[in-house]
Amino acid sequence: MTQDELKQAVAQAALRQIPQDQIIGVGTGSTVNFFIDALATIKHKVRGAVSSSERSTERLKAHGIAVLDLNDVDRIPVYVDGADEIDASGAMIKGGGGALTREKIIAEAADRFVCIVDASKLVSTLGKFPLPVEVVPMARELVARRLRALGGDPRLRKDYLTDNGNIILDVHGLTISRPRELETSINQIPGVVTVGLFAHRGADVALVGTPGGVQEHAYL
Ligand SMILES: O=C[C@H](O)[C@H](O)[C@H](O)COP(=O)(O)O
Repeated sequence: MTQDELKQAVAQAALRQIPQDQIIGVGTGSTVNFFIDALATIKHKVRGAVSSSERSTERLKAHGIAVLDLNDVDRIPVYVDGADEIDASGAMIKGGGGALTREKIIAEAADRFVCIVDASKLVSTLGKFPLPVEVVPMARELVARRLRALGGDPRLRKDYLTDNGNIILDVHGLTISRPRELETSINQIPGVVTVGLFAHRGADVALVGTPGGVQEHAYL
């Protein structure tokens, strides 16, 4: 199976996690694109979606799925999103596609985080994938210095601004043995909008695409 076929399989499997007549949280990325296409086949069963990026919003609307403002929504029973890496506790690195801030907001608002990944995203220790950090532009060098002090090698994502008008520093060279602690430390740096470590609010369940079928991993 190709990687795209594995992504498609988990996207399809995620439909079983979608409750009837509710608002669904929708992430961003190539795996989520397959999920949005799958969601379109049951769109009459959902009330609409809260979206984590302009790209996902566009795709949802193209399928005729209503996109709501988070401020107008009381409850999101399920948030479906991909990840760049996920460890055995359900902690993740996210933001390879730059949507980390809105993703973290919706993940926090949702009752349940369903992570959809192919098996290449499973890791024992997070950090091989460069950790994205969204930063207010004027704080770039200050934040970069603090990230170096934490042992990382931050590199500016070239020619890129987030949907919120900020820059991203991709931090290479980290071995993240304590994801919660590192998430807290990076959050403390003035100028950091969001760190792409999702450890305090990790996944509740991961659907993992493998050549042998979709595996379900539940986390405490
Ligand atoms: O900003 C992007 C998101 O965090 C994605 O969930 C992550 O990058 C994984 O994307 P993909 O499904 O394309 O591998």
